[in-house]
Amino acid sequence: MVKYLLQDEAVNIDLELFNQYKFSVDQLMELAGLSCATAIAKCYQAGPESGSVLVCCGPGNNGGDGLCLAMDIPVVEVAPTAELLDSSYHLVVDALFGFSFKPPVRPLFVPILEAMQHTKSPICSIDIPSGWDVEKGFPQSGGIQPEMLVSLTAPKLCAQSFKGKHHYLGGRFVPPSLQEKYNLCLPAYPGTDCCVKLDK
Ligand SMILES: NC(=O)C1=CN([C@@H]2O[C@H](COP(=O)(O)OP(=O)(O)OC[C@H]3O[C@@H](n4cnc5c(N)ncnc54)[C@H](O)[C@@H]3O)[C@@H](O)[C@H]2O)[C@H](O)CC1
Ligand SMILES: [K+]
Repeated sequence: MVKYLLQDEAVNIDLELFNQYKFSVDQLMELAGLSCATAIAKCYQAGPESGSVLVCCGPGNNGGDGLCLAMDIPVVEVAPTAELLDSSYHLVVDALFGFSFKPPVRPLFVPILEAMQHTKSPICSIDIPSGWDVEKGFPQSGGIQPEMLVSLTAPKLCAQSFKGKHHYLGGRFVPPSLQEKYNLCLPAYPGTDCCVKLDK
């Protein structure tokens, strides 16, 4: 069975990828972003008729994964309300916070998280549903409920409380020796795919 990582393990694996295996941050981010875009395209129709996608990017590398998806894509300067998300976006990509998030959410990010909490548009979270504790999962005070989660490298403990429709694993860049060291038990990626659907 695939292993669910503690916050410290996720941080340490990340450090080893950089220090031991000499990946650069932009290499990993581009690969992570490609995995996320590919998984999203498998689950949600792309094309002008299907509506717009809003990618919400935070201040860390999780936000960087979101920015990888931007190719001449307009930037929205003001955080949208839940009503605007409902009316203008058929999918919201949550790239606000990843495995370094420590609750509680700082005030600057409360409005966008509240909008995401109340929108009827589906949300796809990258690596961690933003605002969730990386290990404990859904916050007692309420939080977003993504329809899709793309875990990167290996799922984190909070993914055990994910109740959405689609759970994918992406980031096919973990060397076998690192997988063994942390007993990751990752599923096989099909063929040359950069993401794999995880069982419920
Ligand atoms: N090895 C991998 O698996 C890779 C993962 N990637 C992605 O990177 C993130 C982890 O990135 P990191 O920069 O360490 O952390 P975050 O994105 O979570 O952002 C930290 C950022 O957020 C601020 N912050 C923390 N807590 C709060 C709070 N309560 N309120 C407001 N702001 C907060 C903090 O100050 C920092 O500025 C991982 O999840 C993957 O998505 C890489 O892309 C590739 C390799
Ligand atoms: K996220």
